Amino acid sequence: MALVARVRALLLPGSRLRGATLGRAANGGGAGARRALSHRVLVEADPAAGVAVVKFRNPPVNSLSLEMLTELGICLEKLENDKTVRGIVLTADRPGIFSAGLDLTEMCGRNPAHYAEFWKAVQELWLRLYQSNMALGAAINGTCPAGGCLLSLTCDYRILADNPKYTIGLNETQLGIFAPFWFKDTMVNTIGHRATERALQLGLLFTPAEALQVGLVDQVVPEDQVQSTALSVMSQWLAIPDHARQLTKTMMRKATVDQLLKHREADIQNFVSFISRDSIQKVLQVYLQKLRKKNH
Ligand SMILES: CCCCCC/C=C/CC(=O)SCCNC(=O)CCNC(=O)[C@H](O)C(C)(C)COP(=O)(O)OP(=O)(O)OC[C@H]1O[C@@H](n2cnc3c(N)ncnc32)[C@H](O)[C@@H]1OP(=O)(O)O
Repeated sequence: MALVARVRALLLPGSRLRGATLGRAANGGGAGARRALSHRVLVEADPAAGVAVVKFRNPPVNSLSLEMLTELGICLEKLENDKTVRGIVLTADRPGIFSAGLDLTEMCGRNPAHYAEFWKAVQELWLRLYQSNMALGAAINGTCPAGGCLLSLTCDYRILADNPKYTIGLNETQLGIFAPFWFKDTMVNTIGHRATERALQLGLLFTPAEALQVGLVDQVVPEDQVQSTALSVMSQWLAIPDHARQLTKTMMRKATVDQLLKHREADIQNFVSFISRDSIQKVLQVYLQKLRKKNH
């Protein structure tokens, strides 16, 4: 289902998005104005600085479910059309978990049409973020595996909280699945081929010190300074004339984007046939059960 159709579905009676404030809040904005764009994504815009802070709030772990992907996509589209916004900082509404990555329940026990719809939504969000004309920063205030790491890698820079409990990486192989080529390319573009090969094969989750060393993040700062640092770094990016920064960003990312655009349909089919395998379903179920068992 395309983004527009998914939005319509979300707005149907009974949907949790129905009735959410999708525009500017009644207070009309202003510096530091808080705008609730949906249930799962909060936006705090500072028009004077030209920056919006986009906060994930999809408890318990900010997983990227189909609804979360859709709401995030709507939110980003709105911000892209807002002339007062030139930069976005992505972060979690509450410290602890930036995002647990793709929602595993979307990839378990569903039918092929659902897998295709889900994967298309993952592709759409990546394309929107990776091609964004805005300057994007990640204020990583929590643990950041797999799809969570991918989100941060679409940004122009990453600031990670200095907490050894917070790890970051593409750990898919540890689950018995693997990162598709465009996840891999996004990481190669950040830390290089050799470091990516090692990280992906071993499914490494890096501590803050390791992530800094390998170049997965640009700065590690005390936990209470993640957002303020991300905002102050943003002002450096916004000091560059937009057109010059945007042309350079497009030049750097075009080849990677074109690969997915060229193989988009095949990539969906590949995902559907891989994830539908009995053996893959089994490993994902076991992984999910292990996560759930901790709590029961
Ligand atoms: C052709 C290519 C095919 C493959 C491509 C597929 C690519 C996939 C990329 C991905 O993103 S896969 C997801 C990978 N994510 C993870 O491995 C993280 C898993 N989660 C955790 O490690 C932990 O939950 C945490 C994030 C460290 C948080 O730990 P905490 O102790 O705070 O919370 P939990 O008790 O573990 O979890 C609470 C609750 O949430 C459920 N949950 C956790 N992660 C997910 C998830 N990714 N999707 C869905 N649900 C998740 C967990 O089961 C718990 O549920 P309940 O017990 O409350 O029912």
